[in-house]
Amino acid sequence: MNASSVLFDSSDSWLDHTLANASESPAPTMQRLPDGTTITRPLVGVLEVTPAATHQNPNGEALIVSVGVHGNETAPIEVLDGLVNEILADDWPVACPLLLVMGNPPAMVAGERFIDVNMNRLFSGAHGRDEYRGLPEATRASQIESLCREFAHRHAALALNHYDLHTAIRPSHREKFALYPFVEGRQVPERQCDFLLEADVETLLLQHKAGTTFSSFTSSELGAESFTIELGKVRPFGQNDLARFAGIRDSLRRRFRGDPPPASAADRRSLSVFEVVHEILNTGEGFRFFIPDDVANFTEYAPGTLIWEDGSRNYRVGAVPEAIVFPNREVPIGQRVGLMIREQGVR
Ligand SMILES: O=C(O)CCC(=O)N[C@@H](CCC(=O)O)C(=O)O
Ligand SMILES: [Zn+2]
Repeated sequence: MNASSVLFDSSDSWLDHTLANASESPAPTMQRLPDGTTITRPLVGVLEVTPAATHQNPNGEALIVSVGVHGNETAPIEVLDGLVNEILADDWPVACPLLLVMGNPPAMVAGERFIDVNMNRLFSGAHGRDEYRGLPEATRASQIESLCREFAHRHAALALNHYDLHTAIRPSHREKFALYPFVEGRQVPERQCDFLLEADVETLLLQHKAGTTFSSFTSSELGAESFTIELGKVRPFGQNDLARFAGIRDSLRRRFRGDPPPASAADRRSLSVFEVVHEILNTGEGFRFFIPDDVANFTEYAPGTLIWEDGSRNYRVGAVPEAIVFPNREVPIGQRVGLMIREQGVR
């Protein structure tokens, strides 16, 4: 690695460089900022920021922030790129180690959710399954896992947190919501609830089993406090109203700087908590899904409503109303068609 090189041409941003080199493997490179912070680019679309040893890390944490695991979910990519511009311009010092990931650069260029296979089903080793062998998304998921493991190992003394930022395909009755991956026996820490509220995320959905998403990998295998965060609706690059994403931008900047939480972050607001009661899977031949294609996330269904059936099984809403999130019948056999959820209460 060449310590005197710069990460990208001065006219380029991290996003420009990632899009221009999406399917290339430019050599790893590193840049040192005037305050001693180093930024390395081990892979295209991945930056590791290491504050100078003399810097304080008052929150005692290391942060992974990922965007673009789905290539058409552009607003979080633009938000994180903006924060990286601020770091490179030396606008403020970084206090904690950061691993910043643009997940799927070729899909970002294509403006598609994915090219061959949904990358957010390939973590926790799923990238190694025979069916995915040789696919670029599987290779990329494996590389990202390795970088996360190394990052976690290097900063084992710090609290590891991961925020995987997305936008949703459909409208939502709750615009912003977070998913908390399932890990046996754990509870969401209060300070994470406060952070979500600080980021204008007022709804939390508790997963009921571990999966092969990026955030499930960092939770289950690296012991991170991780969340997938849905921040609004999918739009192409340049068509996002970034004012709607100010909450996540400002709260992440605050964490990167190592500032304390704002005193007012969580007061007067509460987090609505939902739990997953049923995961709808495409069971294959004969599978019929009765939720319309264009239904908004968090649309509620009355007890007894038939949600799906195949030749031998079906699912009806239980004794209290349930809502749907992520309805999508266009998924391969065995994959998630949607989640049925139920409100638990507020925190
Ligand atoms: O809007 C949709 O249908 C999908 C939005 C999206 O990409 N959601 C994530 C959620 C990941 C999780 O369950 O933690 C995904 O489906 O990968
Ligand atoms: Zn997504």
